[in-house]
Parts: sequence; structure tokens; C-alpha cells
Amino acid sequence: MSNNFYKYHALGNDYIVIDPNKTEIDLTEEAIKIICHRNFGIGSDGILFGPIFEEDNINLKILNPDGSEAEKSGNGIRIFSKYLVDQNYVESKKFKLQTLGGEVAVEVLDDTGNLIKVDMGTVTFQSDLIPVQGESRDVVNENLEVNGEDFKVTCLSIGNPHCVIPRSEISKQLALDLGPYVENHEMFPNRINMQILKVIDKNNIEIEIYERGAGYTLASGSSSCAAANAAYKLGLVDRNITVHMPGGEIEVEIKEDGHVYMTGGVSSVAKGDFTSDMWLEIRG
Ligand SMILES: N[C@@H](CCC[C@H](N)C(=O)O)C(=O)O
Repeated sequence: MSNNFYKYHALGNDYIVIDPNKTEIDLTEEAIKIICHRNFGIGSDGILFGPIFEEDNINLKILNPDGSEAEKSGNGIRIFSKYLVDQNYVESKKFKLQTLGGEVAVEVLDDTGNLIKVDMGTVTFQSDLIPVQGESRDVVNENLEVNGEDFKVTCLSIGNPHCVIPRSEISKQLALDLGPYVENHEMFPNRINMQILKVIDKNNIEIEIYERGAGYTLASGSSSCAAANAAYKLGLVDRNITVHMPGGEIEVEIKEDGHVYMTGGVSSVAKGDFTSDMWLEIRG
């Protein structure tokens, strides 16, 4: 066993891949926090732990920098898929992955694994399934009071939970101002990822993101799918949507059967070894 880690990013949303088949590590909450810390660790928006092989399945565990586990991550899935290609774990360009938020189908669109398309599954706006507190309903265009101000929000799950807030103008500062209140709002018992959405036209939207357990990020795959689906539900966009984020663009397609396809880039950044000092930090 070595001490390897691999770092990748997808549109500036960076992840560290830790492969349990190569690296022995006890990923305690404290260890995750230190590894993801941008000053005391390597720094990342999360950790992808896998592949975990079970029968014919390839399982992926997605960890947020605060130590919590996420059900799904769009950029995480594309990054992990490139890792599987880079390490020759997969022979075919099409394969399936199991996440806590359900099965996803991956298609590698080039020889290098730099461009990947994922069937992210279907979305639900049902309050009990997201979850959102209160009577059972679809959470579409309803009022949410955030830090004393009223906002119209649409919430949904694509395996992980999202709260989309349409605005005529968006900014990083607005995401930073609202994000912590929305993420931890009493209406969301499992906390929530937040997107501030600006519709540009029927096929283009722009979002600023504040992720559950991670904070402000430059891009997010599940957030792109969530914002595109919220905009579609509100009648603001068509089925093919380019999602513009500070880190880059993702293409989202909402099929007639409800399946949501996401296509976007991935890049590898570095491969390294955890040092003994790092382990000392982790073990306190
Ligand atoms: N960056 C991700 C989302 C990661 C998970 C999220 N923070 C959560 O807790 O649900 C993406 O690309 O989807």
C-alpha cells in the first residue's frame, strides 16, 4: 500500500481522489477536514473515495470538506470517471457508478477522459423527498424568508438537495451573503445546496453556487442540473441548457422521460503522497 492521492478539477471545482485499493487511510471527519483545508492540507472542495468494488458494482463515496457525506456530485462523478480511465480500471467508454444518491450512467466522449457525459437520473420537487419541512407538496416558486428578507425559491433533489433562487442580477457576493443562511435554514433538515439563478435566454442560464458542506464553489455539476431543471419547471428555458458558472460551462439536457444529462470537462492536476507530518496532523 502506498500513500497516494490524486487531484483533479472540473471547471475549478476541485477534488482529491483517494483510492482504497492503493492507499490505506482512516477517513475520519477530522482527517477529511485537514486534507481539504487550503492552508493546513492539500486543499479541495471534497474527497472522492473509491473505487469500492462490490460484486459487479463500482461504488463511489463523496465527502464534503466539512466531513459530511454527499449523496451525489456531478463534477465529482465526472472527475472520478476520468480517474477510472487514467488508472485503466474501465475498459469500455460506457459504465455505471453507484452513489448514495443512486446509479449514474457515464459516457466518456474522448480518448483522454477530459470530456464526460453523465445520465444523472431524474429530479423530484416533492418536499418529503428533498427534504423540505411542512406539508407534502412540490416546492415550486414558494416564499422563503432568509435572514429577514423574502425570496421566491424552487427546491428539488437529483439525489442531493438543492434550493434555486431566481434573481435578475447575481453575484459571488450575493451567494456568499445568502449561502450560509439558506444551507442551514430550518426548512431543510438535511441542509441544502444553493444556486442563485439568472436566466439569460431560453437556452442559457448563469448561476452562482453555495454548496452544502463546502461553501462557495466555482462550479457544480448537480447544481447545474438543479438550476436548469428549476428554470425548466418555471417555464423559463427549453430542454437544452448551457449553464454558465464562474469556473466554466456545463451542458444540461432534460430528456422527455425526465432523465437529466450533464456534459462537461475534467482535468487532472497532480498526483502526490501524503507526508508523515500530514498523518500526524490527521491523528492529532
Ligand atoms: N460539487 C458537487 C456537489 C458536491 C456535493 C454537495 N456539496 C452536497 O453536499 O450535496 C457537484 O459538482 O455536484
